[in-house]
Amino acid sequence: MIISGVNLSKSYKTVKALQGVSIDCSAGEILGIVGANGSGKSTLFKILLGVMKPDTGTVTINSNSVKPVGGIIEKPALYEYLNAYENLRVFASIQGLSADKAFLTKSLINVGLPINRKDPVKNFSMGMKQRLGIAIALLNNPDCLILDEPFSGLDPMGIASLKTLITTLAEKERLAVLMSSHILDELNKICHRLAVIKNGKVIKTGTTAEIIYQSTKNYAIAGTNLDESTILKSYNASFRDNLAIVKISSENISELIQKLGEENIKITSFAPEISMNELFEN
Ligand SMILES: Nc1ncnc2c1ncn2[C@@H]1O[C@H](COP(=O)(O)OP(=O)(O)OP(=O)(O)O)[C@@H](O)[C@H]1O
Repeated sequence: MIISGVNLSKSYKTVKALQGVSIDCSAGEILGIVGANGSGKSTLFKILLGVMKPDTGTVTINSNSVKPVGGIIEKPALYEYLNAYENLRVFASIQGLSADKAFLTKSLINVGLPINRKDPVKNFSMGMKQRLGIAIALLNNPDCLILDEPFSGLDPMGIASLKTLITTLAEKERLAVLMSSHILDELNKICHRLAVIKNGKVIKTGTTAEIIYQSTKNYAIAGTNLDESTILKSYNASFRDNLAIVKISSENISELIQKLGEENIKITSFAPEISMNELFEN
């Protein structure tokens, strides 16, 4: 285990932002924290990063690094009028790191930033700013990386390429990664485990597959001639945007796919439709 928080609570005057939250993350693992706005994600991350003290509870970090945890809370704090290289150099100096040009250039390359951009970061896209924020967070080789809503403001391509970077950091660098979003879909492909947080409490934890299973009632099927299927009619399927929507328990999925095959229906995808009500239901 790289990082664990046990029984963390925090109030801002009358607002109970966190109430007895326990969480942990291992090397190479990506833990997703999913919660609505105001559920306590940023407060939890500030405490894990050590920039805020909890009212109760403890954080334990197993790391010999001079900076055990690096991260971005809310959005990357950058010097907008400096370029990427200069930002990295300033933050390295703030963090007491004597970093030469080769090191800083490599840090930019590692997060997929172009090294020939000399213009201020105020011109950068949100995705590029996130990458630079990650490069800064990774200075001094932390063992844990915390990313608060890293996909907010990114387009689908930006989300996909940032996901690849985060996965690589967990797999290759063996970082313990904690990341948050209020959109489960942004977390479900890359997180090994999920914790669902509501009103400052973790209401569900499990593997991503378990949480998705618990939060799914309907499946969306794409394929050929779906509206001609007798078996889909017997499941009371509804149709939307060329998809058939069926309510089915997961154990019956393979049987349905087999029967659709017998009807010569070619299925191109069979995907869970996650219900927000189910997800945030205690
Ligand atoms: N400095 C503060 N003073 C007073 N209340 C605060 C402060 N920071 C956060 N809160 C409140 O604490 C609760 C949790 O906020 P927090 O920012 O941790 O949630 P969040 O899940 O990160 O939300 P978001 O997704 O909107 O960023 C909210 O009710 C919020 O209004």
